[in-house]
Amino acid sequence: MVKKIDVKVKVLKHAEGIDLPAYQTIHSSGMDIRAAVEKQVILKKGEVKAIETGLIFAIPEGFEIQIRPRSGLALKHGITCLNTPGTIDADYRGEVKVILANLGKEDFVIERGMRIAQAVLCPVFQANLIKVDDIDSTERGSGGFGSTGVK
Ligand SMILES: O=c1ccn([C@H]2C[C@H](O)[C@@H](COP(=O)(O)OP(=O)(O)OP(=O)(O)O)O2)c(=O)[nH]1
Ligand SMILES: [Mg+2]
Repeated sequence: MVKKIDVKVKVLKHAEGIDLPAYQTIHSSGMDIRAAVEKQVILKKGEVKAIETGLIFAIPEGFEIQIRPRSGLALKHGITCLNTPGTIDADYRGEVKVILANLGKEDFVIERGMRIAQAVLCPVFQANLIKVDDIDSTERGSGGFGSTGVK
């Protein structure tokens, strides 16, 4: 059973008539979110644009929403969220925008109401930093960035 958490959403005027974000299957992680552009917007190849969603969320404390790309758009058209996963903070009360980048070979047309990304509700833990003089040693140590090899 998927646990449901109430999230309030306000729909701005320019998004009226566009479907609310929705889970496409019963166990989907993300709700697909739609572009609230006027008619259509062209995202030229190599271009980055913040696309309006017309949505303001009031996310409960202790949660965030991550804005993630859709794999179909990425694979077929090279369309991704530049800052993936985008972070929507629980205390943000502005319009959610999706920062789309066109890494494909062609210009891409974003139509009004198109499902451009997905929003995933996630729990948040904040770190309580404890400053120390000595840090414990581990097997990995300072190895990183490919230190374990490929195969
Ligand atoms: O893809 C995104 C990412 C962020 N935001 C909004 C919600 C988020 O709560 C706020 C700040 O995002 P972030 O912390 O990623 O940006 P920043 O550059 O650190 O801005 P700030 O100084 O306002 O935190 O911007 C979006 O609408 N879409
Ligand atoms: Mg920030």
